[in-house]
Amino acid sequence: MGKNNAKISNAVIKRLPRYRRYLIELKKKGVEKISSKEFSSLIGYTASQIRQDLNNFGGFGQQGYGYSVDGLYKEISAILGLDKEYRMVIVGAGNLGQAIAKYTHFHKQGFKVCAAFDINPNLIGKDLDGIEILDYENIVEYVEEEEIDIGIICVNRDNAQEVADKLSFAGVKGIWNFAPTDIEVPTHVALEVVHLSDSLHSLAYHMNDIQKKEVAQDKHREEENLRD
Ligand SMILES: NC(=O)c1ccc[n+]([C@@H]2O[C@H](COP(=O)([O-])OP(=O)(O)OC[C@H]3O[C@@H](n4cnc5c(N)ncnc54)[C@H](O)[C@@H]3O)[C@@H](O)[C@H]2O)c1
Repeated sequence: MGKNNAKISNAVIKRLPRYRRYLIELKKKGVEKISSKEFSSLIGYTASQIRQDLNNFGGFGQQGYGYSVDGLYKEISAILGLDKEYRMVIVGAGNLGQAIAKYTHFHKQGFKVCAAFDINPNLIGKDLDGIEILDYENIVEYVEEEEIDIGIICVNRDNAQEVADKLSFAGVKGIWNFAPTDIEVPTHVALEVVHLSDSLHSLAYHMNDIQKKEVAQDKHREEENLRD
């Protein structure tokens, strides 16, 4: 595994979960092997892109055989670190924090939410489908004692850096930040940022782009009709 992980581009890392999702579907259908060409028609990347991506990690394919679906699934899972369980806390148990706490799918994927934390006394002590909301005052001790790996930041933007500092100090290895602000973390802590609105803005762009092209096509057709 991972012959050269340090040099793997973020673009490749971002494609791996997609490969893995398709491999899960193939496994469900009982498919045992797949060529890069077949994988390409399924997933939409070119066969050479797939070979290049997977070569980053040492290949896994066999000439004339293709890829073992189960083997590739296990390798990609291991590369992504999905072959173990992660313990997480949510900080900020408002709308978003509660939605994440109640979303059971993460646990099925090995990401267990152990507790949520908040400063609001009206929320502290409440139970979110088996996940307790605890007092933010006690977060450092909890993270240390419960060996928490990941902190999920769901507080308002002004408090996000302070929360990130505390989580890093307490010993988390990764921070998943939902607050709409840039935060800084020490080099030993991994940071992943989620902006749902970026995705929505991208959708708006593509919708308008399609519309503009349709208008241009209509205009072109009208001009041609006038010429005939
Ligand atoms: N990234 C995204 O795509 C996305 C989507 C939705 C919301 N958000 C962001 O997520 C955050 C939460 O949104 P929301 O709608 O759940 O807000 P909310 O006001 O419902 O919840 C925020 C919670 O954080 C708590 N809080 C504030 N400071 C805290 C601290 N220092 N420690 C512990 N708890 C603290 C508050 O008491 C509150 O319960 C906001 O920053 C929002 O902008 C991001």
